[in-house]
Amino acid sequence: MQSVRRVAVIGGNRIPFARSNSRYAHASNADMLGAALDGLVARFGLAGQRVGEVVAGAVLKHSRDFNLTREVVLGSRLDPHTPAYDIQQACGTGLEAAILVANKIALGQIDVGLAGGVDTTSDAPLAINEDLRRTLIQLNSARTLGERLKIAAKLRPHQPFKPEIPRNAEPRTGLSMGEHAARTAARWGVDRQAQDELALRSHQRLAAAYDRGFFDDLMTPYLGLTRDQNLRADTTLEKLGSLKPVFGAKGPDAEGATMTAGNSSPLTDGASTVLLASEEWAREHSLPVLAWFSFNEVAAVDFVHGDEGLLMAPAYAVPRMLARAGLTLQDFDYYEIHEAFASQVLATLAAWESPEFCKDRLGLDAPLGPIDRDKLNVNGSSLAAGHPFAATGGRIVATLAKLLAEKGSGRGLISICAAGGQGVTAILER
Ligand SMILES: CC(=O)CC(=O)SCCNC(=O)CCNC(=O)[C@H](O)C(C)(C)COP(=O)(O)OP(=O)(O)OC[C@H]1O[C@@H](n2cnc3c(N)ncnc32)[C@H](O)[C@@H]1OP(=O)(O)O
Repeated sequence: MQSVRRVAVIGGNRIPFARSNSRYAHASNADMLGAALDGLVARFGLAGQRVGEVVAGAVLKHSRDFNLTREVVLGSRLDPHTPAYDIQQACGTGLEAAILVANKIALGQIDVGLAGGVDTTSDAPLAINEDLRRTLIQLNSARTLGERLKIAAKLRPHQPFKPEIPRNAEPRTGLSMGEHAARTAARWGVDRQAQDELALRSHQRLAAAYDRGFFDDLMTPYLGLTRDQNLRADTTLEKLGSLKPVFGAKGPDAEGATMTAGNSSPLTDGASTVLLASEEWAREHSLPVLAWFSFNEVAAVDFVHGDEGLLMAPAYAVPRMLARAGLTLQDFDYYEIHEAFASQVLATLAAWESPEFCKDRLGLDAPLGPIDRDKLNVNGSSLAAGHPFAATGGRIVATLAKLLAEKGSGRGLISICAAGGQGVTAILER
């Protein structure tokens, strides 16, 4: 029987997040993850050390990157004997990477590990149309000039050479994340004012956290940025209220469209990492523990054949996790609910307050009930910081762990919705 050990969050490091096609336009995933990792290695004196495992990933990855995380480790100051691999769980990637590392530490398979994530929509991989791609592959493997000419003859001038630009859309529905979220917002009657207020709070709180130096030991400046570029400390409800709806604004959803560039997370470039370890490893290395990684849970919803919203899976994962942990939704000092869209946060909270949803969908006798909104995303979240998909989990784990360390005790809930109808959730404690 393997032992289950406590898993410590020792710290985190990320680079400031940049708006897409802006400051990091020429940086690759490897560059950015490398910068975040290098900062973590330097901060915790890991240079030359063989770490148990490094797990990270990117939602958008070039085929040339193969095992991106291993490449980044080989380019870092970690001992090259450190194993490393990529995972991909859409926007849940960063948190799922931390869960994988935490589980291995808990089981005693490794003593210390790094988790992370990176994404860039500025350097997204392009595909070419299927016929052309296959013809070019055949051409590349042709052995004789005759074979090459025969295959090349298949290349017709009218064959479309236009690249296929990756869309932020669900393959099975063709709808973008925003369009899906707009349907969920309409289903839950989430109004524009509430979304804009949530967005405003996100900016105000992130700005306040920067001003009090909260991120000083969680961040390494990169390419001239010292703060998240999307942060608008001076935004107002009036400015937010003046923005035109961008999702659900056409077709049958046109009426009552509420989602704007201000209350949707922006397309973003960035990377984050966290350091997890066993209690013994932390003690041996004289490193203080910020918080303990305790429960985690994933869920998936059938948004294709069923009528559930694409990004509603956390609404199912969290109650399952609470049941295992013997906790109620109110037993938390902090709630970190990823702000993919303001409407998505509000729809999830509405579902937990709904007697019908909790009875019919979750099989509960009573609703989970409301949370204290003052405890929600207290240092801002993705609306203000931005959302480089796979990097969001690491940002949230490090932020929550430090919040708990500052408080000295308590419990925090992490909830991240992901494309593909999935949700990744976890609890940190101190
Ligand atoms: C993927 C998963 O697994 C799960 C998930 O997380 S789902 C979420 C995934 N992420 C997304 O889907 C990204 C969604 N976001 C987008 O596609 C784009 O950001 C968007 C279409 C919403 C907006 O794009 P855009 O039009 O290029 O934005 P941008 O130019 O920055 O802003 C438009 C205007 O709003 C203004 N604005 C934006 N935010 C503002 C704010 N907080 N305050 C005031 N003004 C603001 C800008 O200044 C700009 O004004 P001007 O036109 O006068 O310059």
